[in-house]
Amino acid sequence: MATVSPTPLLKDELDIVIPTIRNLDFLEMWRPFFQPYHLIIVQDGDPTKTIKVPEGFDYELYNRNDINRILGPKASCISFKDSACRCFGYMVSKKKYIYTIDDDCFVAKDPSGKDINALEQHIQNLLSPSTPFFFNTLYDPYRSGADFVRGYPFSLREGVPTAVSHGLWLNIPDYDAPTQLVKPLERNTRYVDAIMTIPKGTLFPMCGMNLAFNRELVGPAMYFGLMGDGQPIGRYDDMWAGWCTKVICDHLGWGVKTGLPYIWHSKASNPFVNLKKEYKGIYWQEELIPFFQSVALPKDCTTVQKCYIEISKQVKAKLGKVDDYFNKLADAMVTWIEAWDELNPSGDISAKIPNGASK
Ligand SMILES: O=c1ccn([C@@H]2O[C@H](COP(=O)(O)OP(=O)(O)O[C@H]3O[C@@H](CO)[C@H](O)[C@H]3O)[C@@H](O)[C@H]2O)c(=O)[nH]1
Ligand SMILES: [Mn+2]
Repeated sequence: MATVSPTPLLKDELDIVIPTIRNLDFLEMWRPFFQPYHLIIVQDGDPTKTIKVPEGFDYELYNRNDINRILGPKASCISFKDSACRCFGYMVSKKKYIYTIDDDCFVAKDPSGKDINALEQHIQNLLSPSTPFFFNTLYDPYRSGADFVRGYPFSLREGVPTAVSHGLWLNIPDYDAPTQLVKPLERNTRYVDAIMTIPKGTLFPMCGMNLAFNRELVGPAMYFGLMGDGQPIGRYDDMWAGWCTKVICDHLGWGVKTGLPYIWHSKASNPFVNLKKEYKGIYWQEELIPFFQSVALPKDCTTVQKCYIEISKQVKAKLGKVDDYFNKLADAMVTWIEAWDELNPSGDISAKIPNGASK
């Protein structure tokens, strides 16, 4: 009897978004896991360069000319010459879920030596609930072989929808430039077999290298900001998106998980180039974190778009005095939402805010 391989989970409900400036040979290693899925490739840099995609993948590719053609003047909100451009892929996708991965991230092996299907694990993370309101000390209670521990309130065991699944990296860890400079040879060899919900009210440094999210829930919040060419900052694209998204998830009662799956991050980008990109962010973030910790979203912010516009207003009011960059970023946040709604006219995603979720 011929064995029929099971249809890959969310095969027609998930897009894989890859920002790139190079040929995509790395896909060969991911072929067994990625081939059934549709890819959205966002080509950064010189649009006249041809990006080679291995045979057999179903994809759409957008370069800067395409972004300008599709968004017109609103293309100003999409970064150029920075991996932040990847968020254009989230906007043009029509799928419920997104997985985004860098082109220097490869298939890692678990301690038993088995190839890790990172996409499958992210999908499991997204399809199982999160527990932001009360911390389960035995980690993810919904994994087989685990459960809620004694003292965990039964009224909270249903959990909440998971909006984000944040994966990690073996080999080259996602360190900032100063840490990279101090520890050039450090490699992450520690495989921690855990998935945790990041508690409500706690921010985290979201890395865009190995990230999945429910686009229908938080897509409009996943704007990767104004980075790269012509901007005073870089490598804070995913951080900005993560802070905005976490504040909105806390308000709307959705969960963010971090931990498994791991990918193998193969290339350390140049620490001196990174330092140049990051240095303003390294001192600005000492003001940004208290700002995000203090963001209060009114009860009538019942959709991601309304929350996001409210945050952009508070960015302008409170961070505009830190640097004029934040005035431009606040405006770009509004442009992003306008562009999102133009390309996705299905309207705002309203959330039924569970009691106890909003501040
Ligand atoms: O100008 C550019 C540079 C790169 N890309 C594509 O973006 C990703 C990441 O590039 P790379 O692996 O070289 O850089 P990292 O420092 O490892 O990136 C991580 O740090 C953060 C950057 O904000 C983010 O968390 C990770 O992306 C690759 O796919 C490059 O091809 C680009 O599009 N434009
Ligand atoms: Mn990299």
